[in-house]
Amino acid sequence: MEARGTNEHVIEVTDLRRVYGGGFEAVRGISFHVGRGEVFALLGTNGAGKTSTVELLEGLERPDGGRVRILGHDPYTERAAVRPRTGVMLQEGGFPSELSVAETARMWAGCVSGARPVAEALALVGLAGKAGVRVKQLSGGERRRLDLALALLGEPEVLFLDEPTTGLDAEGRRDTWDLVRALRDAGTTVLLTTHYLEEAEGLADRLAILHQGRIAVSGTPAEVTAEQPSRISFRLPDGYFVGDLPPLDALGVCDHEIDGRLVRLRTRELQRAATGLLVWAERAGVELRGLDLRSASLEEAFLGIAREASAKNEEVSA
Ligand SMILES: Nc1ncnc2c1ncn2[C@@H]1O[C@H](COP(=O)(O)OP(=O)(O)OP(=O)(O)O)[C@@H](O)[C@H]1O
Repeated sequence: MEARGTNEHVIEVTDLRRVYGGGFEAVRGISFHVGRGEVFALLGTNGAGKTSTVELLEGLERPDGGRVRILGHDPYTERAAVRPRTGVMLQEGGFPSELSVAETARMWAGCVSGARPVAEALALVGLAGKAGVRVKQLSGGERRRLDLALALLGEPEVLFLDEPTTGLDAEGRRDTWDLVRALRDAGTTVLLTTHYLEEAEGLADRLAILHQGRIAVSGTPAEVTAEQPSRISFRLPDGYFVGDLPPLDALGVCDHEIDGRLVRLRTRELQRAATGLLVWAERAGVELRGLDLRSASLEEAFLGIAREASAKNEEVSA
């Protein structure tokens, strides 16, 4: 699939490193780029280095190695050139909670040149009806929406969203996705971090999965999932054993496990494996109860990276 965006790299990250006091290397040389009008998702296990990376992109800290360019500028040393063109939604907003939603937005708008009307920003995130409510009375999900409204006030060309839908209910999450898509369609470049694989799969044009400070895999969601096997599971019909099934390697099955009478198969040829099993069942006159076919997914890629990592850790500690 062709990635969205133009050849212009709005975000360029090259061999980026971040080392915390005590010498802990949280970001260990990562490189990627994001084109104008693209949505790029950073995924990762807990502590993988997502927030540490995003803070460097936002210019909040100076990298310990490598370089970042946002709209062609260094976001740390050329903050004045970059900041007015970017919108940032941090994990913790931390507003004065006694102010109302509209007062908070107005205060924020005062710090932004060419801010869009406050009412418009609140309407974009579905908070128009809460303008007079004090921030401390908002629910967690509503605060998240307010964070997003503030990030949108300056009509940014580049938007950094750190876990934008954490704490939102299913409807709020979908509303946020629609909004991000609309912003992207209007040309905004979006970099987001998320723990929700479904969010990255549905929203991102390209993504990277970080693990222990490095990019373990990156590409379009289709490219990343294409490398993963699909899964089939079913219950063995009564009176049958695994040996009675058609030879699994002839079905393109790469591995399998049996749990009581439940059979789980992994294959890179879902249609061939499913057809082989169904034809066998039809001929034998039996039913494959609980039959479940799952295409390769981002979840599989993510779990694969976590599995590999824990196997390596076990090797090291053995
Ligand atoms: N100020 C700090 N000093 C020392 N270590 C830190 C500091 N901030 C973060 N770390 C460590 O750096 C690593 C990466 O943290 P980071 O917050 O970037 O991960 P993350 O991918 O955003 O994690 P999560 O998904 O849990 O939010 C973690 O091991 C964390 O403990």
